[in-house]
Amino acid sequence: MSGHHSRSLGKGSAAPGPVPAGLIRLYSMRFCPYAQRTRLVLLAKGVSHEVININLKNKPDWYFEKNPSGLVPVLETSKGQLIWESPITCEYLDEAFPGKKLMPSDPYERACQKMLLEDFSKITSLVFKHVLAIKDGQDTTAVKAEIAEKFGKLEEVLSKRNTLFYGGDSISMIDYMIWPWFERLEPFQLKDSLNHTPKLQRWMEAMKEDPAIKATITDPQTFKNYLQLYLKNSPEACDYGL
Ligand SMILES: N[C@@H](CCC(=O)N[C@@H](CSCC(=O)c1ccc([N+](=O)[O-])cc1)C(=O)NCC(=O)O)C(=O)O
Repeated sequence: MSGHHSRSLGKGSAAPGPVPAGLIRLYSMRFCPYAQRTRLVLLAKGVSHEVININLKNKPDWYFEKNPSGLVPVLETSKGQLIWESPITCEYLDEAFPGKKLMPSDPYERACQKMLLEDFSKITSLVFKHVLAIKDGQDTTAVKAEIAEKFGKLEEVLSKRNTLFYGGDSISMIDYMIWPWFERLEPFQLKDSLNHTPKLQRWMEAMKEDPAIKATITDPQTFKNYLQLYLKNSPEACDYGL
């Protein structure tokens, strides 16, 4: 299980060969929150895998044969099957591999996780909007208020369920799906959006104890430095710190 921290492949690099039997391959980028979802599920389930990082600011031509949209994450199996879109990669791993099931077996509970995830996509776009507003020196008051309002809704979910995690008292798929954005609140200057959500804060502390979370955590300063390069479209962004 290597490669999470390897240098990325960029334009002109040779395409990797077929995936060895007994392994699954993830095309990733070290700082991507979507690819982190898939990395978390691979680690949580103990799936034997390799990681190939892609230079998203200088993509190899062959990468579009793996995913026509050119986005990470993508999974590739030893049969040459390709799977993209982070929630789909995670559900695939949960279904295709043995070990702890991260999705609940109850159909209503599964629906709840999917509804929460759908709603969470609004938060990811607001977070990105906030990042861009800071970069452009714009006033962030309105977008910050919108984010705090959404976090208030997430707080209510925990209050109503009265559980530590979003799917119950142990970690499940939805927790891993939303975590990457919480890890980035500090470097994205959004930490104070959690001031009025004590249950969400408690959830974050509990998440930090999980071995898969621990294995993928990045310090805030590294994220900040990466983000600066990424927003300048620097081809060095994806390999920052290596
Ligand atoms: N639905 C897809 C979305 C996947 C996606 O968009 N991936 C980005 C990589 S993530 C880019 C990134 O590092 C970043 C930086 C800052 C922020 N933010 O400020 O919020 C968010 C993400 C990408 O490949 N991009 C390649 C490309 O755009 O060509 C899924 O669920 O799989």
